[in-house]
Amino acid sequence: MTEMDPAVGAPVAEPALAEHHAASRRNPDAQQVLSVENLRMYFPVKTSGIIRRTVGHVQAVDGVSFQVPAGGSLGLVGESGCGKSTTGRLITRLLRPTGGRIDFDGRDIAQLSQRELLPLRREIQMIFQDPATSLNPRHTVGAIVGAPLQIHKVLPKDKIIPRVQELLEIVGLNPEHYNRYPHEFSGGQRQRIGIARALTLQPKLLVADEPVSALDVSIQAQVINLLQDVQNEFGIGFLFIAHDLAVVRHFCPEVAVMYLGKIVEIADRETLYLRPHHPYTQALLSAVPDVKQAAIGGRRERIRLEGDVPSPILPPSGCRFRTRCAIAQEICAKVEPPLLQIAPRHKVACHFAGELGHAPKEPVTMKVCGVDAHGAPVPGEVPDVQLNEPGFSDRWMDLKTGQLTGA
Ligand SMILES: Nc1ncnc2c1ncn2[C@@H]1O[C@H](COP(=O)(O)OP(=O)(O)OP(=O)(O)O)[C@@H](O)[C@H]1O
Repeated sequence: MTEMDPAVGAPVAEPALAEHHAASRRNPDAQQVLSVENLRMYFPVKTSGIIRRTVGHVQAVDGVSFQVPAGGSLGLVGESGCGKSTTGRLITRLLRPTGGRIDFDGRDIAQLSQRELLPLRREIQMIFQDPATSLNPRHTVGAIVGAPLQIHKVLPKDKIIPRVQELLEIVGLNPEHYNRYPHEFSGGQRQRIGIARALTLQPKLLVADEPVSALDVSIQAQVINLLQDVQNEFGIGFLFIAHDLAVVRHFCPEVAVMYLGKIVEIADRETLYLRPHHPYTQALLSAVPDVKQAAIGGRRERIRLEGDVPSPILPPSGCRFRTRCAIAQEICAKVEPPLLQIAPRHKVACHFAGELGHAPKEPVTMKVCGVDAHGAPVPGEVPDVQLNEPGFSDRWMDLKTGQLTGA
């Protein structure tokens, strides 16, 4: 019989993950450890030669807003090149953003200098995709995991190795192996070393950038289970970046979908996986294997996206997804759809937001954008509703009635 995942409300697609660990749930009382508002990163494009003139910008991240609860997790998914890693690097401040706010633990860290960031480096850590390249091959595991303790002078020298051994044990490695080198471990074990290193300074927030993409499917489940244990044990907030919706499903009670530098849909897991309202999310989901569909003899029909992701140097006008969208109309080229809240924990940026096969005939955004069905401006009152802001409001737009409603 197909196993049901109660938190997802649908059969699980990753049985190995559900074996010992229930899907993570949202704690409605949690404060936000991270609140990101209108985050932007434009990389300059320069001419070659001696005088390197800026001739354009790669709009890698363009007005992204979301929140991560303390001790909870948000998934960030999208195709390659949509700006997920850049978002992660901005939050960990490996990059300085072009604009926007990054409120970490109640303080905006977006423009802090390297010096000002030093104490914060302890609290925000990153796990990278490829453990083979993110660990220095010439350093022992003890040196790698213990380095942050030394740099931040957290412990006296003689206490470092015992602490490293403790960390190795937490991540399921033999504590006696602290003298070994990364190449002596398997891929999954190396990712465990990366996790131990990220845990060394007891961070409040971990940005996990495709932490299991380079691993075997069976090992992926083990590493995700370990991350879940670590989260429960230490109350760490996670921004979990992945290109695959199946990977974040178990770990993240809420998921944001990115396309070409923008969030196009963000929702709680049940809504996003069962009733996605953005054509891009619907297309991504159609590629996720679904146990129930397979069991009843069919699979969700695969939606093929036409063409390639456009260049982030010259993104399409209006809605960035419109060049690949099957339901795009005139308004989509003229007016950028705002990220509009349509349910207690559901936002979508689409003029024709609706369940698959039930897109509305008229744009749902006319009132909030102050335009007619063709995207031409209409003078009148624009409703006072949150657009593109982090988190969720207790007022949203009911798509059935077109009216503002609330909890
Ligand atoms: N340092 C940089 N200079 C210029 N452009 C960059 C730089 N870093 C990233 N980009 C561009 O920004 C866009 C977003 O890249 P990013 O790596 O954030 O995407 P991604 O969704 O994480 O993709 P992937 O999964 O392949 O890493 C891409 O078009 C990329 O080429």
